[in-house]
Amino acid sequence: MPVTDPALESRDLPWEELKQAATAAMQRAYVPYSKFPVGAAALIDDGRIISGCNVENASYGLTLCAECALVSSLAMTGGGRIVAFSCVDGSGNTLMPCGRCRQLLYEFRAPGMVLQTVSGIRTMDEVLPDAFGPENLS
Ligand SMILES: O=c1ccn([C@H]2C[C@H](O)[C@@H](CO)O2)c(=O)[nH]1
Ligand SMILES: [Zn+2]
Repeated sequence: MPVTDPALESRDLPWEELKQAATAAMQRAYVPYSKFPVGAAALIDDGRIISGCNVENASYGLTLCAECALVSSLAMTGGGRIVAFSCVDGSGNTLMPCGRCRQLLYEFRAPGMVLQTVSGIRTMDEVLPDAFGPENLS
């Protein structure tokens, strides 16, 4: 049973704008090997929207997910915390970030961060329960 609070669905977040930003990023994807473009977009706690696309490599395992580009861009543009996140594939379908990317996003979460997923809006804690984080290093 989903543990998401239904109130999350009605939170005033710019999901359509995020999807548009993710779609624009997806169109920049470099995916000659998988031919599976991905675009990711995040609302930052200062109101900006940051995005990223996946970038593959002839050494397949070196592929950078769209979320890698997104968090890199976040750091490069002054940092901040992610309030809401959305990710799309080449068909415009909402995509679940892979496990590694959930960890990448967790590092930069704002309190109460939410993600658009195939099964609705979920909190970071729902998609990565009992996460390892910076606090575990102390
Ligand atoms: O969360 C994810 C999952 C996959 N991909 C990319 C990596 C690869 O280029 C393609 C197929 O796995 O999708 C992402 O960008 N983000
Ligand atoms: Zn990933």
